[in-house]
Amino acid sequence: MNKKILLTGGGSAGHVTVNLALIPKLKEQGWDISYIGSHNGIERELVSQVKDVPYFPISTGKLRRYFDWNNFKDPFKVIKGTLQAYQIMKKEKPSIVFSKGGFVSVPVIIGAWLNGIPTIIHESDITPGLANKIAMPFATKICVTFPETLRHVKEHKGVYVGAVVREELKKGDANQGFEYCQFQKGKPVLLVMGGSLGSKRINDALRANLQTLLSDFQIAHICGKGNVDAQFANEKGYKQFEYVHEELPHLMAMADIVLSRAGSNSIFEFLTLRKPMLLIPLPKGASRGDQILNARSFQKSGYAEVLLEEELTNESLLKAIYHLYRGRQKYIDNMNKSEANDALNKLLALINESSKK
Ligand SMILES: CC(=O)N[C@H]1[C@@H](OP(=O)(O)OP(=O)(O)OC[C@H]2O[C@@H](n3ccc(=O)[nH]c3=O)[C@H](O)[C@@H]2O)O[C@H](CO)[C@@H](O)[C@@H]1O
Repeated sequence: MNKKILLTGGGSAGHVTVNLALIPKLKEQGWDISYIGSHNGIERELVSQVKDVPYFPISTGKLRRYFDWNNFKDPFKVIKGTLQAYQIMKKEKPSIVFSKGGFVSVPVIIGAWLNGIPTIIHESDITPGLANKIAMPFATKICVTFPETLRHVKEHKGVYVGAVVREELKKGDANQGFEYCQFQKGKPVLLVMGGSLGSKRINDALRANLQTLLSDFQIAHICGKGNVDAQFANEKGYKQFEYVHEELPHLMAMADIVLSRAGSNSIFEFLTLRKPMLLIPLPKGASRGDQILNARSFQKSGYAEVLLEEELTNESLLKAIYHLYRGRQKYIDNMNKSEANDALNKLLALINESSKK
């Protein structure tokens, strides 16, 4: 009989793509895989495209750091979700649960703990997210992307594995990117990615500079669900996408430089592909400030330039993009010196070691 693993994680793609990287490798090793996510989160859409991974939706509540009337209702949804997750796992009997975080993962980790099933959590950011913080006492092992995160984790649980990058992203073909976007070869390409959900601030500042930028660059712009602006639909050299699935490796391969939020998965993907980055991290009020730490760490290593949102104006954006492009080789040289990391195989080894025999 095959070994069984249950995956969880969701809310934004950053809490799903590591699972997507693991799935083909787990299949190769003969694991049966199932997934617990929310009813309407992006994880459902992304996992539905993967063959042979049954998806079990559960009730979830959002864990907010601010006042909202839903804060009174959501704990009940989390309790309901925990009972559902508990029942699913009692029936499915996985030998291990792997969680990529996000609020849907909390009931799953607690449900696994109640069933006596070992669990591994993966934290992408320098400081742990709220969901992972709540789940950590119930987890068997906690894997981290940045070595400095081990400080926030109980010593016997913490394991440094590094960033897990999907294999298919390394197989992009620039020619297919040019074709997909109908761009011409020979003119530099700027890829803009405002995180998996898009960023209105980045979209607006970019579009305000569009005419100037288009004289020097072609721009592939991932702007987030509902954020494509029809006004620019016929602009030559400018292509907008709400979200990109299997074409993303080709768009990344085609890009000379990147303008992006500083979500951990995205920036490690750009590092792997040696793409000079201008990072505009999600500011503190809108998050716990984790992206600022991610971005500063990449800036310190010489892989990226950082423009804080407080400093973002139409002029500062333009200046920073040209500065990045002119100095692009310097960032590539620094990225070439970065240590290769086999996070995916380390994670697989840990899953095999920690699972119930
Ligand atoms: C608003 C929010 O909560 N942001 C968090 C979220 O970001 P977010 O969900 O944006 O996460 P990341 O930038 O880490 O990862 C996004 C993932 O989506 C993929 N992708 C993106 C766009 C697209 O069109 N196609 C596609 O496949 C990227 O390749 C990447 O693998 O999780 C990150 C990892 O915990 C955190 O660092 C961020 O602070």
